[in-house]
Amino acid sequence: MLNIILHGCNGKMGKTLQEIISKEPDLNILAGIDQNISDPLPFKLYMSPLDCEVKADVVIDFSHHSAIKDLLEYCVRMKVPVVIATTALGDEDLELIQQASEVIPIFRTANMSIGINALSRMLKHAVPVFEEDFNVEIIEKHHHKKVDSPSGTALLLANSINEACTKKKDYLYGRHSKNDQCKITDLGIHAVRGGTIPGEHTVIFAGPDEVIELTHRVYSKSVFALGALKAAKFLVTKNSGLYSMEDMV
Ligand SMILES: NC(=O)c1ccc[n+]([C@@H]2O[C@H](COP(=O)([O-])OP(=O)(O)OC[C@H]3O[C@@H](n4cnc5c(N)ncnc54)[C@H](O)[C@@H]3O)[C@@H](O)[C@H]2O)c1
Ligand SMILES: O=C(O)C1=N[C@H](C(=O)O)CCC1
Repeated sequence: MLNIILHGCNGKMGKTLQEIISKEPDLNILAGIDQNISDPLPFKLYMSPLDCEVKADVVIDFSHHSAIKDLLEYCVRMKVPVVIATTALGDEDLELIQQASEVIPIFRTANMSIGINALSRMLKHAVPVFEEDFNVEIIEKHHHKKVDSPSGTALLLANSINEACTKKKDYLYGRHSKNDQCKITDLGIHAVRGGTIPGEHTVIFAGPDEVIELTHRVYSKSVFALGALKAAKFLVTKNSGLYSMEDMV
């Protein structure tokens, strides 16, 4: 039996995880953490990781970047591995994650799907072919309730491209008020919000008279929830360290 604490249990991803876990006999939600108190839940709810007195086998986090410091403090104090799916983490948050991973196992990715991991690998191979003559742009589309932009995944894909480039790219977040031609070193990142789109990312390589578009589309949030559960099972077998999809897939 894998005992899980859900951080952000009352959010959209937290609820998706609750539904999936309730149907899995070998998974149990020991407690939830959320600053948003909701209807009664079939497990104990804490408003902050700092209040949480129980220890699980693993914590799964889909919450908000502002919560990451307290979450890491709890996980390090309790020596609990943590799967971090929350996006919009700043440099300071990433440094805290790095430090905590010296004590506990941490899995972090901005996208829990297999497809984005595969796309990220494809991009690294594609860059040498396109780098000289093709402009690169990323368009991401998400539901109207998403609070951060651009998506963590768009940045993940941009970083995969940039790592493979000999001449590093400058990220442009939209082109509003930019009255200039597009440079070959520009990498435009554009966010679209609307409806219930669970997640879509398109990478465009646009060259002289030809265009390639690579699109990854998610049709349900359960893709991310199942990926996070897979990561949790993977993580509980590991020693301290920082792990990502590349370690698991
Ligand atoms: N890595 C992935 O594959 C992946 C997939 C989907 C979503 N996400 C990310 O996960 C996060 C959550 O997504 P969501 O759609 O569930 O959002 P949401 O807004 O529906 O849910 C977030 C939940 O976290 C809670 N929360 C916020 N601040 C908190 C705090 N300080 N302490 C405790 N709880 C707090 C909120 O009350 C809310 O219930 C976002 O950053 C999103 O980008 C990542
Ligand atoms: O729904 C969200 O919010 C998502 N966030 C992640 C991101 O920012 O990349 C992954 C896709 C869904």
